[in-house]
Amino acid sequence: MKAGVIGAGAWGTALAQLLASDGQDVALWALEPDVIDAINGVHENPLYLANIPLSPSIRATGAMADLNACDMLLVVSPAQHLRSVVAQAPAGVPLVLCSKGIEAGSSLLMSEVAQQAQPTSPIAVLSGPTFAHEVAKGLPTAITLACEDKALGQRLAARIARPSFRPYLSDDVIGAEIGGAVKNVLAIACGVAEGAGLGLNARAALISRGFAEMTRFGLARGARPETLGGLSGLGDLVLTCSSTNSRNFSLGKGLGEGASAADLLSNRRTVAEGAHTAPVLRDAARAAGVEMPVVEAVCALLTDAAPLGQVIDALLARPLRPE
Ligand SMILES: NC(=O)C1=CN([C@@H]2O[C@H](COP(=O)(O)OP(=O)(O)OC[C@H]3O[C@@H](n4cnc5c(N)ncnc54)[C@H](O)[C@@H]3O)[C@@H](O)[C@H]2O)C=CC1
Ligand SMILES: O=C(CO)COP(=O)(O)O
Repeated sequence: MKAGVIGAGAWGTALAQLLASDGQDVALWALEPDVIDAINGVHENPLYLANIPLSPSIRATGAMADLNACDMLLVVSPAQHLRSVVAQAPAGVPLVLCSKGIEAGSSLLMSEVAQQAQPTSPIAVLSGPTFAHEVAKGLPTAITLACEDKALGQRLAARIARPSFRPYLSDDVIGAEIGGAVKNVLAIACGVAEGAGLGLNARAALISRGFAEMTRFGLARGARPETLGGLSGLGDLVLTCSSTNSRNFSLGKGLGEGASAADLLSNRRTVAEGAHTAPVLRDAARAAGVEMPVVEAVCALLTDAAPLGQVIDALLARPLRPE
């Protein structure tokens, strides 16, 4: 049976390349006709994953019906579009959700959105420290595959694993999703520290205190601590907070250098999920009575609500407290 991938951005294309690396056929649904033409014609995706030669066994399509014969569908659209693409997908096929975010308006995690959009489809989540370019090049990578149905999780892990791509199994779907969603917001904060020249001590403080925020929020939503401390939580937090290869970190770096959020966010083709997740996460945390001061600070910067110096001063002036 063929694997299907929904979404041909950087990550969807890299996952299609990973699945095709043993020669199997992969159907890749793409939104943009020029992406479909480039993948089928010259086996490249210059728009989203430049300079990576793609396997000829990847077949791009703009018709969801071409995924009808697939036994597994990896969903890799931006989080805010997941509901609409999943609603168009074939029903009853296991969905492996690879998007990282929380839906605006509903405050739902991706598994909750997918369940509403395709109630008969079994759901798993694939999330961890995985820059798309590195996976597409076959560099060693480990990732969490979370599925409440353990037998299905094992089947999916076997289907997705490759010699240098190791899924680790979990049944904590909510925990895996919260790690991926929250780390994007914290990566913006670390980018700000880089752009403003605050130093590496500040970055380490943001990662540690950010992880405390992720843990508080995750536990309030029923996540397990070991998931938050694993690949999909701490692992992805460390990766994304450490490199300008991250779109979220780069967005933060621009803010730290003094650019306005409105300018940085206008006209971008690639997605910086943290910018969409931040206000939804802040509101969900406030509603749950969970303190997330770093997330609050990122929200202030994203709306140009306060000057950078003032936001940093407010974080540093918080009352001293036990760790
Ligand atoms: N790039 C990476 O290294 C990784 C990305 N992810 C996650 O994967 C998800 C997708 O990100 P990327 O592949 O990086 O995207 P991207 O930023 O490379 O490309 C943007 C994507 O958005 C799609 N898009 C734009 N408008 C749309 C619409 N109206 N309906 C449906 N799709 C639309 C485009 O077709 C394209 O696939 C995100 O949630 C991201 O957090 C997860 C792990 C790694
Ligand atoms: O999720 C990612 C790596 O695991 C990619 O991060 P960015 O979306 O910030 O580029």
